[in-house]
Amino acid sequence: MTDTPDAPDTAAPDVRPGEKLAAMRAAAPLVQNITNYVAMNVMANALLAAGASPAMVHAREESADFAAIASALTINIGTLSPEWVASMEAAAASATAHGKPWVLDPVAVFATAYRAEVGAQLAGLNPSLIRGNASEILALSGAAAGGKGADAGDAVATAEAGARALSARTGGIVAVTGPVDYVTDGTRGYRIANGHPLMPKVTALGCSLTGICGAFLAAGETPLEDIAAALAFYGLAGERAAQGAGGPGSFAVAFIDELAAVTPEDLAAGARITPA
Ligand SMILES: Nc1ncnc2c1ncn2[C@@H]1O[C@H](COP(=O)(O)OP(=O)(O)O)[C@@H](O)[C@H]1O
Ligand SMILES: Cc1ncsc1CCOP(=O)(O)O
Ligand SMILES: [Mg+2]
Repeated sequence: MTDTPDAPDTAAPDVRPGEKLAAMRAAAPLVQNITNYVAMNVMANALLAAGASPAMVHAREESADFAAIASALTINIGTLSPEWVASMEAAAASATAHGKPWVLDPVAVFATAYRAEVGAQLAGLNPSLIRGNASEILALSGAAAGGKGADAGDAVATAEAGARALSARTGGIVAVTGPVDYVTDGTRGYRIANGHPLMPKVTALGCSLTGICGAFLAAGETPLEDIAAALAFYGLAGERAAQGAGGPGSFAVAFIDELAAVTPEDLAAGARITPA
């Protein structure tokens, strides 16, 4: 036994989620987000509450320069336009050139030809992580998807093989979120059983999770385990926020509070991560 936040008798002892949360908070990483209009405020508050430092920076004139000074970059295609796509590509190239992790959130990539084209283009720029719901990961992997706009219509289990294939193709980690999350590096993987059904009832909580994943990658050294820890942390905050919430509105407020309140010790005790 040790007196560190992570007891060695968890189902996935290599992840050590409590230590990873502590490392993220100690680093308080600057995370640049090129995100959608819906998510901007929620995502920034989620990152601040969790202990990171968010900056929403999307102008073509500065996105690459900012990526060079940020500790991580996230790119979200939720409210696309051609000017933003140019900015996204420049920022992704800059992050890669400067050795900074970057995360792609392919919101509703299955919905239109434009989204499919931009999603594939960005996925081809070697994202460190792609984080999406099951329908988004299915579509990006080349399979048929049954989502409805930003909402998933497929089970996480149906997207696991596609996630592994996508990971092999991009060289990065792929995370599929839903009732039980799945994350893979193409070979190894974890399932994370934390979370609450109220989470998909509040807009932009998936987008905000993408930002949290960027923060954990910035502070971490083992990307697959960093993301397993980030997913468990986020889901545990959701479970705790749901206790006493009257519905999606009060849940949303309590969720931000819980992102700040969950301690490394809480996460070590409450993470439900198993190798997959
Ligand atoms: N039915 C559910 N039960 C528990 N947690 C869920 C459920 N659906 C989504 N989540 C959680 O909500 C968060 C956002 O995931 P998701 O809803 O899949 O993203 P998106 O909003 O991009 O579709 C994740 O932490 C995920 O684990
Ligand atoms: C509703 C909506 N429409 C375009 S982007 C967006 C937000 C999607 O957020 P999330 O994927 O986190 O549910
Ligand atoms: Mg989403």
